[in-house]
Amino acid sequence: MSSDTVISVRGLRNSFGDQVIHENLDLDVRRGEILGVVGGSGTGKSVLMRSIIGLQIPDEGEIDVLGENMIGRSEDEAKNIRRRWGVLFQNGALFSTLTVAENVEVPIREYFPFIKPPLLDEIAGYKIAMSGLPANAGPKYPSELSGGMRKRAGLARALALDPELLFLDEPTAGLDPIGAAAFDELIVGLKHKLELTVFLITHDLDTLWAICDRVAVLADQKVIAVGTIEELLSLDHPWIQEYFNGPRGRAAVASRKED
Ligand SMILES: Nc1ncnc2c1ncn2[C@@H]1O[C@H](COP(=O)(O)OP(=O)(O)OP(=O)(O)O)[C@@H](O)[C@H]1O
Repeated sequence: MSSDTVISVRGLRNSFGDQVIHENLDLDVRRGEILGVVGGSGTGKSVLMRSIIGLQIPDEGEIDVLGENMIGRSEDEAKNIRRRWGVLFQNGALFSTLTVAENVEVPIREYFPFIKPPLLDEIAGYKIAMSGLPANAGPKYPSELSGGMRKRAGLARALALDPELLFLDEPTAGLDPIGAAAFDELIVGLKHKLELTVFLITHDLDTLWAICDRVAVLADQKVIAVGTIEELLSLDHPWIQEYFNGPRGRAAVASRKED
């Protein structure tokens, strides 16, 4: 694995009963890039992310993240590797009985139990601000936030341990176009400031064009192509052509030209 590769997946196989999701799937994610992951519904984008972060044990394959082999590690070893990344799950996955600040503090308390208030609150406040939330969001409960604010709260928690790598599962799903564009900008800004590598599952064509350095396409149980959108457009695959050159794909291009 080259030092520029932060995630390397080789020969991945995942199945649930008779249903094979991935077969012989390979993927590399390069340091410092935002890699978009696209594919039809049910092609296994989330299962791929869950395999990489160790929440899904594959039938076969090798997965290296940040130079560490992820398969067959003890719980203690896995925990040490896990602290080097942050994850924003599709629904935000916030604890509903905790405030935003308390949610952000959960991973900090887990890994650094000696950090006590007021330093703990100060760190949480800093992460909340970084995620573009107003300071008064800290004491609020998730149910008191808009969808966009909940995503930002989830992002603040994902950033809690100063990750090197960020996993985002459909972060702009359910946001209006202005909210989605603002979230995209936030991700790019954080990527530059924090020198992050980002693994981003999305259906959002605007997001793909606006912020992704490369895009990986999942189909037929594997990654069928990886490249810039321009590179993908030159491929003669029906799903890729329909996705990027269909009406929605063309609308995304047209709206970029208006900007
Ligand atoms: N824990 C599980 N048990 C059984 N089947 C599962 C499980 N998790 C996922 N699947 C199945 O695996 C397939 C891939 O699911 P996954 O959520 O990864 O798709 P996806 O590409 O992320 O889809 P979407 O774009 O709709 O979110 C689906 O058919 C799903 O039903």
